Amino acid sequence: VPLRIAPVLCSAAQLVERTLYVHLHPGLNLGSGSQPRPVFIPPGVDLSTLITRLYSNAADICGHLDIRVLLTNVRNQSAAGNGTTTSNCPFPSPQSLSHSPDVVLTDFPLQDPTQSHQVTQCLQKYAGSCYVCSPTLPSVLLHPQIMKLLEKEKGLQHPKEKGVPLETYSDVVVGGTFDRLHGAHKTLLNISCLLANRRFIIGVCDQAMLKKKVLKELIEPYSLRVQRLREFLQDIKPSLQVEIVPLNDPFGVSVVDPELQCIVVSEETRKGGEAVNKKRIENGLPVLVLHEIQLLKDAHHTDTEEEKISSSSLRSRLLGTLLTPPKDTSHLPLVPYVIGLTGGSGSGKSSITRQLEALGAVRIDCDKLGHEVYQPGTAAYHRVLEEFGLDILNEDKRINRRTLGKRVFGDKERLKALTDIVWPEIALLVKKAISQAGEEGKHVCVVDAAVLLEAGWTDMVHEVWVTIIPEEEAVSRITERDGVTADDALRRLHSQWSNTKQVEHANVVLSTLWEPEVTKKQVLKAWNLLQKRIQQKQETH
Ligand SMILES: CC(=O)SCCNC(=O)CCNC(=O)[C@H](O)C(C)(C)COP(=O)(O)OP(=O)(O)OC[C@H]1O[C@@H](n2cnc3c(N)ncnc32)[C@H](O)[C@@H]1OP(=O)(O)O
Repeated sequence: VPLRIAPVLCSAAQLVERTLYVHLHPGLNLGSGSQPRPVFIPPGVDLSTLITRLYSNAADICGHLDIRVLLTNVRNQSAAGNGTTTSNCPFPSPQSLSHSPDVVLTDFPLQDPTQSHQVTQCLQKYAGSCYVCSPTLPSVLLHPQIMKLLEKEKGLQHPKEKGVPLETYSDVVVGGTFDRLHGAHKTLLNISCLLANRRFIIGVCDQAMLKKKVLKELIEPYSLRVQRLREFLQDIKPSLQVEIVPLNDPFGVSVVDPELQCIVVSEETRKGGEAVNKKRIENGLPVLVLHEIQLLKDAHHTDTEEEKISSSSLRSRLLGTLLTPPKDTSHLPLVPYVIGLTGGSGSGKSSITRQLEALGAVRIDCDKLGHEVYQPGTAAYHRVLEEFGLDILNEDKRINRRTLGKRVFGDKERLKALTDIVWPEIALLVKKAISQAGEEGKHVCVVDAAVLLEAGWTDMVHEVWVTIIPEEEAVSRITERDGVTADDALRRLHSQWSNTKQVEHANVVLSTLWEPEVTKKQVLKAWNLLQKRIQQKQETH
């Protein structure tokens, strides 16, 4: 079977767009003339290896597919008698899957081509007896090249693990973030389901546990992660009692639940599992069996990413891509296409804008335009003086922005009083700059505006791009760059929307947290994808 996984996945991936359910039935014979029935298969060590290889191969070959290995027909013989189920048929009635199948595929090899009709008929019926699907479900025989592999397999020695039973447990626990459910998560979940006969508890990291995570703003909301887990587990082993609980410290229920027998860990989290057992002993509870699974390698990882398949690598790959489609901007002219670039103080907007400028965009610097509106003699100048008093003036009668900054940052009301005066003036200057760029035949403008979202300027732009860095990093950059204290920097940052809130409104997210080269790559990626979008938009227009 291991040899067959890659070609089967390859040929299946040519037909499947979204979800590929994998139902295992060793020795299924579709060509004997009699209708085969689903049978129970025992949870052996070889099955657990197979599942790991399947997800690992899938990550390399067809990473875009949502693979789910179904385990309804996998049952421990001893569990059969313990009252969980007494039927000898794994499917007393067809199981309903969260994505109803459109086609059933098999790697059953034809002995001769005339068998084809009978085999596909048999397969259709077989699928219908296991899962709820259309009575006219198309059935397809995969890849004839598998025959060659079968020949090769005949010459292979049986692996040592063949037939070795897997120790199973009534109650199993795992913990994790489970952000953007990927192959490594699914391996962990599938193997945990193989090991668990009755109850499966999953601790899912909640806010307190996410603080230190890379690009935590891009982590899916807790409710979505839980919903994805539930759907996956309901598909792969509906008989299990699944309990999903928030994890707000590294231990959660694992150190207090007396019924638990086993915790599933990876090489990386083994130490965490040992710490759980230490706590359990302290709490007078029996220790858990640590079942360690292999970490899947990420064949596509870059130099700056981890070798294992990881959610943080997946998150960093999202940077520069379109996360949410732009909203309707039919009130704006198509050219120039306007990007509103925003992000907290110190998050690197200027360096990103400079790179976009080098790629051909026109830069509209709102901080600079903002300073223009304070010029003596302007309407805004007089209104600001009326509002804040003459003691914000320098000797030369110019407004001292530093002094004004100290008055407004950290005081919501005063800041609002200021921005109510200056934002409309700055907005006029921005609009003027955009139309001037259009007249000059420029295609893309970048409006670099620190508080674009707070000002509600999204109607002025086609897309919102947000740049984020962790708060500690922002504070260190601001104090170094602007010579202000850490408290002043924090006050300024807290006058702006949080990264998370900004990301919620972003079409594209960028981060300048790493080396300049990494940012450069991100910006180039974002720019190239943007060009494609603009082209598509112009074509459909
Ligand atoms: C909608 C927009 O984004 S327009 C551009 C931002 N400008 C405004 O909102 C106008 C109100 N602000 C101001 O006039 C000035 O910032 C002042 C007078 C308060 C301070 O002036 P200066 O000391 O010269 O500081 P400067 O204008 O360079 O801004 C310093 C930081 O404050 C932040 N900042 C500016 N305005 C605001 C604001 N309204 N709310 C929160 N933070 C702000 C900026 O992010 C900037 O940091 P960054 O360059 O790392 O992004």
